[in-house]
Amino acid sequence: MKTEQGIKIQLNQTFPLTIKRLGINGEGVGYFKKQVVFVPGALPGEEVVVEATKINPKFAEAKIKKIRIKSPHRVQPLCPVYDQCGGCQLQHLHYDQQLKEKRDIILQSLERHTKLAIDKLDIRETIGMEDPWGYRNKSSFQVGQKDGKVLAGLYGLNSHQLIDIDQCAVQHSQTNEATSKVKQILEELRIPIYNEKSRKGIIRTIVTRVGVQTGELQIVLITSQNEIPKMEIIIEEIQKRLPNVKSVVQNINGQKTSLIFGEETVPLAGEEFIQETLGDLQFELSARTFFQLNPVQTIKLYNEVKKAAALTGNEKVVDAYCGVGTIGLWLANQAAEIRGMDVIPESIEDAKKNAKRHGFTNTKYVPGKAEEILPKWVKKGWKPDVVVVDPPRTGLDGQLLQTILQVKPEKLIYVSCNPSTLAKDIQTLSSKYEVKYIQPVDMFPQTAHVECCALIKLIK
Ligand SMILES: C[S@@+](CC[C@H](N)C(=O)[O-])C[C@H]1O[C@@H](n2cnc3c(N)ncnc32)[C@H](O)[C@@H]1O
Repeated sequence: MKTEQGIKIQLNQTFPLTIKRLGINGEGVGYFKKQVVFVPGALPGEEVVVEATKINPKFAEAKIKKIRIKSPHRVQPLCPVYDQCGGCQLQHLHYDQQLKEKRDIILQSLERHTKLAIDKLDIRETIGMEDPWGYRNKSSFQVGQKDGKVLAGLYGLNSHQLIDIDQCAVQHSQTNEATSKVKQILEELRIPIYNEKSRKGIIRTIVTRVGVQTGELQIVLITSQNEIPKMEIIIEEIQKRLPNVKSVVQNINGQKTSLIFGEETVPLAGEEFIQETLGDLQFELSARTFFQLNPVQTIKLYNEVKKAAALTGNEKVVDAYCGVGTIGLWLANQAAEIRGMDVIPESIEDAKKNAKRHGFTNTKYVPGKAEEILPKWVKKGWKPDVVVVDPPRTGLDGQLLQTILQVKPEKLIYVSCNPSTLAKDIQTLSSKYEVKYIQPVDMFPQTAHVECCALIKLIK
């Protein structure tokens, strides 16, 4: 195949490669006669022999055939299904080096998507975890069936084969235990499992969430239809085998979709939510609401937001993409006013409750899109001094960026889970804003995900 540079790489061709860096998805990146080659599982500094598995117009993908020179940072992955499951991408890299590579991924993104002088930017060392395992407070495992056995796990890397995961190394032990026991119950009671192809069967996904500080557990059964056969027995067995369960909920998703949750949620037993504590704050979490997956690191991340905001008590602050209001409430006793918005109405209800239970009277939460709500507030004469944004991976909407450029708040604190969109948004803002520093915080050890808190200030 002829590429832009006129380089030919054939499918299945075998060739040697030096790995130069890690790509944004954790793959090794090398250059074969100037053509970019992505190699999952390869590490910077390694000399490998690879076989081309996919040819794209601008790059090739390849798999490792042989490692000729190993990285000194290569380690044995802990998880027995690491090679098959797509959940983690960096278990084979020593944790200290993972932290360095994550910082490097931010640098690469800024280099690619901005015109900034990268060497002059203050990109700080990644804040890591003391124990980078068992940190995830929530699991969403697809359910399947093979030879009468119920499976629950994730779809394999580049395949649609369900990998049965019993003890996920990055999941909190209570979520592992809960998934495994619910799976057992479904198997024993022969509850029909949903089949994606035939679109028959009922149980699609088991979602578990634990309040790491409170020990409270929520189980969500995602089903293709309203009726669940033997529902009372299922609930009884869940409560018997998992005494920490505070909430059992059903969510109905009859659509042919990759989205996990459907619109309708039905309480089955106990409360509709569980409680979780972060620092001095308590939160009620309902099934569909977003809550950071790594509570230990969330405290460090939110403290970074607090440090960057450096509030004096007089500022009007926007908590855009607020979820259940966590970041705003972290700042509320140092601000004149906090206003937050989120597209999930349940999150806004939870945010209001969370503000009320802590006695905050300087908060306001509105359901809807950040890009639509902020312009409305501004139109009514309300101008923020500090805007905190914590968008999904897609980054900030163009309309929100334009509003920020027009309204010119002094400070923008950008919490990002995607360095590419962060870099693109920084470039869009660069006519009026400058990056003071970027602080990476490792929210997802063993994976290639990179989270950071950027302090971006209005240029005077
Ligand atoms: C990364 S989460 C951050 C939540 C929260 N700041 C936290 O730390 O828990 C992103 C949130 O943005 C919300 N969201 C997605 N698109 C949105 C939009 N256009 N406007 C407002 N909220 C949005 C999602 O529902 C989700 O709660």
